[in-house]
Amino acid sequence: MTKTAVHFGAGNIGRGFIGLVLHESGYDVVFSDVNAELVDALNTAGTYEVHEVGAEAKTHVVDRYRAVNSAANEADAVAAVAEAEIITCAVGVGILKFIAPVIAKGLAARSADAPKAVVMACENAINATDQLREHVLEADASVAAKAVFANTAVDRIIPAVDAKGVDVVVEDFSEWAIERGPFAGREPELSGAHYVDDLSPYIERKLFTVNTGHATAAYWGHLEGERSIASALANPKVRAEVDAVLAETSALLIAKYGFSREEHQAYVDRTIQRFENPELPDTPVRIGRQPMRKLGRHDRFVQPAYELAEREMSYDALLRGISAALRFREDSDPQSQELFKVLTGCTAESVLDRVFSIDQGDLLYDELVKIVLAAKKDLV
Ligand SMILES: NC(=O)c1ccc[n+]([C@@H]2O[C@H](COP(=O)([O-])OP(=O)(O)OC[C@H]3O[C@@H](n4cnc5c(N)ncnc54)[C@H](O)[C@@H]3O)[C@@H](O)[C@H]2O)c1
Ligand SMILES: O=P(O)(O)OC[C@@H](O)[C@@H](O)[C@H](O)[C@H](O)CO
Repeated sequence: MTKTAVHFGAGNIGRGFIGLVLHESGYDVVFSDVNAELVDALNTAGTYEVHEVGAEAKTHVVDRYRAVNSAANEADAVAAVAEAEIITCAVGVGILKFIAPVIAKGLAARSADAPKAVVMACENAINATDQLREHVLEADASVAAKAVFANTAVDRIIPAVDAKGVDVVVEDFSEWAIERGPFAGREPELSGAHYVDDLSPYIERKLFTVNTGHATAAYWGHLEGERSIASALANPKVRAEVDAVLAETSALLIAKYGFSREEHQAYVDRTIQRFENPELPDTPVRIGRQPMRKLGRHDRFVQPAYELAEREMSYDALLRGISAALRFREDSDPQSQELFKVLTGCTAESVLDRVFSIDQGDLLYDELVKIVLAAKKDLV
């Protein structure tokens, strides 16, 4: 019998990882996106290729998919959700609220005796599926019993590729960890994904190593004029900042989760090797994208700095990373423009509220005010 999955967001990770895993696990995939050109290109192509680069390089061909435009034809996406066994997304955490009503309508349209659908958000954020679930239930609380919602941690570096093409270039490494609990023993078999009892160590290790290290390389690399992440890592000044930031997050993760030093160091070393992959055409502009999201209270800089401060451990390199992020000026990135406007047009107190969501009296407040004032001075 045909198994189907709907994946929202046919972008880099959607095509290069989640769509590929679903395809290789025997699902017919419906990609739902709002980019009409991409939807048309996917439907016209009928197949696309995922090119892995690195030591284990190989090419995968994905077929048995179709794409729908959920902006122009929402009903197509709703109908696909109503029939699907699995619903995933990789749209960006800020977009979850926009796809949630479509998912809610699709779940509402499922027949009462259909097995529960599995819903999993694959975004770079802690417990993104919980956020999606809240938005879905805000749209229609009655669908709660029609789906199993499971948090996940996804890891595969996938640079942006030629906007006109549908093929993707990906690194040969990948990890998809999914929390087991919500499935009550009925987790679907997904080749290339693994189930874990407690997702927190996996998502935090990933976010505060891969994404904190990546963002540090991007923001310092961008200031140094580096055009690729691999060249940023080869720049001694950038490399020193990446090493320093990862020493801090490593200390936190080891203290918090009890990873052995050797095991964690191996994870860090492999992460650096992944950043250094010369065949991966990745840039500080992609990695630094949406700096205001990345400076959020629970994201890759402030959350670990906050937890280190609570433990009275060092977080100086994280603060330096924050100051580099505040100086990320990139014409192609609307959030970088907005950040500039906020920094130049608002008081430091207002920046703390609008960018970091940190109130007066909170840990880090005074230090962040100083960093913001210094950035304001530099930018005017
Ligand atoms: N690229 C990576 O290396 C990588 C790795 C792990 C996780 N992620 C995470 O995956 C998510 C997507 O990242 P990406 O690199 O694939 O970005 P991307 O920009 O390539 O893809 C996002 C896609 O979502 C689509 N989209 C936007 N609004 C939508 C809507 N309302 N409905 C349906 N589709 C919509 C966009 O048109 C785009 O095609 C982010 O949360 C990112 O942090 C990315
Ligand atoms: O996707 P973002 O914007 O949260 O972060 C940029 C990169 O660090 C990220 O996409 C990584 O490539 C990815 O998280 C690796 O698994």
